[in-house]
Parts: sequence; structure tokens; C-alpha cells
Amino acid sequence: MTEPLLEAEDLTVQYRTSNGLLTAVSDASFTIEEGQYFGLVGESGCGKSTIIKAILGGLDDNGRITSGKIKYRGEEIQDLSDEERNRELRWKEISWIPQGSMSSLDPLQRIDEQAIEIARTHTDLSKEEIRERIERMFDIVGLQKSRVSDYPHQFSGGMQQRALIALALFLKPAVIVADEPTTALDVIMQDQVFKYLDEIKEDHDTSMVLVTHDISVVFESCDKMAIMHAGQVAEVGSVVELFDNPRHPYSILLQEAFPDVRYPDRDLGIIEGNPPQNMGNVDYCTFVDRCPWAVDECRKNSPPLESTSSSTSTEPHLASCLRKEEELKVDRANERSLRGDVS
Ligand SMILES: Nc1ncnc2c1ncn2[C@@H]1O[C@H](COP(=O)(O)OP(=O)(O)OP(=O)(O)O)[C@@H](O)[C@H]1O
Repeated sequence: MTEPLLEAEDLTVQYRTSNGLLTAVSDASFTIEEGQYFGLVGESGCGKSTIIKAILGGLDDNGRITSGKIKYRGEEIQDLSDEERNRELRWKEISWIPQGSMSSLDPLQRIDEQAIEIARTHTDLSKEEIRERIERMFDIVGLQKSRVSDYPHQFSGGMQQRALIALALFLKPAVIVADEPTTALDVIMQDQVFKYLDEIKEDHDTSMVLVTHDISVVFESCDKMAIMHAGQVAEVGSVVELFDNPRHPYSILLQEAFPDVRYPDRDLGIIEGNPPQNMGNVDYCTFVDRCPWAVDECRKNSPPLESTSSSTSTEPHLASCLRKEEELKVDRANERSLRGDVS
């Protein structure tokens, strides 16, 4: 079997805080294959950006991978130095579209100069080819080609974000890591960027890790997804499978909370309570206090992320719940409180 393109294996990340160690990500595992678009979803604070930063080697100074591995094409990358990472991975292999462009563009260099510097370090493209590619990307993200020689400060905030997307994509990287990439853009521009992402996926077998709050974007654009809750991966599998047959209580309640065109008259559920701040090591299910189906056992151990019976040979469907094989049904009569019944 070939190695996955990108893999997180039992990844735990902790931050030092004035209250002690905070576990932002706990034993997270997932794999991304070549040509796969992978969505990472979950409430604010569940650890999505921390995972992205861990993949890119950009954790804040007080953050550390305390256990687990991140592999790229089978090679461990979590301990690479910045220099090794820049030389071997950045831009050409793994390219990053961050949430905000301000800290990512060099304010002292024109965009085309930045493109030339990146491409010269990572490819043997000629100056003309580089210019052609960055101009084509400018066109795609809705910027005038004639502006490739502008400095970042000559663009508006949204235009800077588009210039950054152009830089992140013009070398056709193997994996694009995108943290809410189009949030700052208007709807038409978002659509255009996603259309282009679909196009390069077809043409180059590009993969993507897409972090977003917007689950509908994941349904539209991704093949596979992980749903996170308070540092733990609740469930991971194909988007269709997770939507049609969620196995983790959090995913089941999330599905109830989102509008579904198939059931336009359905009342939407709400997920009561707030996710916990995980201080110290996590040896319990982080959803336990919000879960209508929790049992004592859920407080005693952190449930392993394991295969469910709906896994297929081509796409495992994993969930981290002791009750993942039971038919958990939301009690509709009591839907607002989301007390559940097991049938
Ligand atoms: N530098 C830091 N120091 C201490 N705690 C941090 C730090 N960065 C993140 N955290 C904490 O780690 C947890 C995960 O944060 P993270 O930013 O990864 O979440 P997220 O899912 O990306 O949230 P959002 O969707 O709001 O961006 C949160 O509890 C957050 O407060």
C-alpha cells in the first residue's frame, strides 16, 4: 500500500499557560491521500489552527508537540528545523494560505519579486515562466495582471489576501493548507477561488487541508473530513459518509443543527453547553458534558479513534465514541434540550 501524502498520528499539542499546560490537540489522527481535499471542522477553539500550525512548523513559542507524529510522504516532519522545512517543503510541496495576509507578505518587496524569489529557491522556472504563472494566478483571483509589480501596501486588505492566494498556488504545490482562506473575500470571489482549487485538483492531483467554520463549504469542496471537538478528533471519514451516517454524538447533533435541503421544514437543533478548556492531560471524552448519550465510562478514558462498521476498504470511517455502533437517535419531542434516546 502506498503511504498517505500527509498524516497525523496520535498528535498531541500543549501550550504553556499561566494556569498550567493546556492540551489544545489530543491524540489526533487522520490521513490525506494524493488528490484528496480534506476539511477540518469544529467549533472555535477546538484545535484546528493548532493542527495546521503543527503541520507547518509554526506553533507559537509556548506551544509544543508533546507526542505523536506528522508525516509527509511517509517521512516524519514534526522535528524539521525552519530552514529544512523552508528548503524541502514550503511553497512547492506544502503551501499555506493563512487567514490574514498581513504577516505573510513581505511589505518591502513587490509581489512579482516575491514570486521570483520563491520560485528561484524551489524550481528552475525561467523568469518569464514565473511571471506568466503569477500573472495567470492574478487573473484567476481577480487582480489586474498589470499590478503584479505593486507592493503589498498598494492593495486593499481583500486584494492582499488574493495576492497571497496567488503566491500560495502559482507553483502548483502538492498540498495546500488553507485556514479560512476566503473569509475576507466576497462571495463571488470565494466562488472563483474554489473553482480554481477544483481545477488544479483535477489537473495536478493537488491535495488540500481546508480549515473552516462553514460546514457547507466542506460539503461542496471536500472529499474527506475530520470533525473535532475540544482537541479530540470526534470522527473522520468521507464527507458523504459522515453526513449520511454520523457515528459520533457530536457529529449527530451537528447534523441536526445544520439546515438540510432534503428536510426544509425541520426544526434545527442546538448543541447545549460549551466545550471544556483541557488543562493537563486528557483522559476522558471531551464531549462528555454535552453528550445526551454519555455513560460513566466516558469520563474514565479517552475513547480511541477506531474504525466503525461502515468503513470501506478504500475509505476508513473512524469515530472516537464508545457507543459508535449503536443507533443513537435525537429525541425530537425534546429537541431543544437534545436529550437523546437509544433505540
Ligand atoms: N499561544 C497559545 N497559548 C495558549 N493557548 C492557546 C494558544 N493558541 C491557542 N490556544 C488555545 O488552544 C485551543 C485551540 O486553539 P486553536 O486556535 O487551535 O482553535 P481553532 O479551532 O483554530 O479556533 P478558531 O476556529 O477560533 O480559530 C484553544 O483553547 C486556545 O485558547
